[in-house]
Amino acid sequence: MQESSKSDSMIAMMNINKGYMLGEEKVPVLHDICFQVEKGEFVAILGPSGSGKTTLMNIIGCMDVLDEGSYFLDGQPIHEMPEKRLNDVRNKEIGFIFQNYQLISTYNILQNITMPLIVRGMTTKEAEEKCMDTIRLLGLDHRMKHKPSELSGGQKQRVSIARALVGEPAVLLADEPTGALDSNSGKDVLKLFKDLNDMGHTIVMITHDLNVAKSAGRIVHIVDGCLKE
Ligand SMILES: Nc1ncnc2c1ncn2[C@@H]1O[C@H](COP(=O)(O)OP(=O)(O)OP(=O)(O)O)[C@@H](O)[C@H]1O
Repeated sequence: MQESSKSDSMIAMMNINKGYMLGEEKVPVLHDICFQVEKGEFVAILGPSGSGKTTLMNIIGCMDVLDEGSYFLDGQPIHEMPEKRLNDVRNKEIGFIFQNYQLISTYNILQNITMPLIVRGMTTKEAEEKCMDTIRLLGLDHRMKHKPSELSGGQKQRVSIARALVGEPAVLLADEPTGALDSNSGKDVLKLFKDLNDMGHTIVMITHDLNVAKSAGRIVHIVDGCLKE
């Protein structure tokens, strides 16, 4: 990979290796992964159970560190960063969307969506103002005072997408985002990803389901820790 493509790409991973210690021995999980995502792309990482999807997602999302290789996120050398800088990058540059939504059950919808901005130091009023466009975009304006338990699965996932978007991350990173949804709600969420991608958002989605992966602009396959286009 050339130096220029490293900095122009949103994600540029070269020869990533990662393993886990099992007793005294390291068991390799990711093998020489090279993965590139351009700004504004929507890419699905498709693979069966145990293929290394979560391990790769944790590295992309700066939740875990690689053993060998290089990783540039929006031109920043993640592989060289100390833990504290990694926390900053994770909080600012990655918008996480999980299969089980990970909403705070005691907070209402508005509090869940504003939470990342308040953690960054905004006042409640500033955060609420900043979130309003996203809340309207996702059709959640009539639900702001509801608790997560009062919403359907599809609505909960929209809240988690809104929460991911308000921090204006470089990448939306979705882990099996339709895994807990019925097929119609799943289709709605995938259509929403498509719309967000059309607006310019860069999206990486992890899934084991080919039909889900087909919504992305590009599919890469992960098999036994190796990546194939
Ligand atoms: N913390 C860990 N310690 C040891 N081995 C691990 C750890 N996390 C994952 N593994 C192993 O690494 C391999 C890949 O796991 P990973 O969770 O990345 O796969 P996956 O594709 O996300 O699977 P699934 O779809 O079932 O979640 C598996 O063999 C798993 O047992």
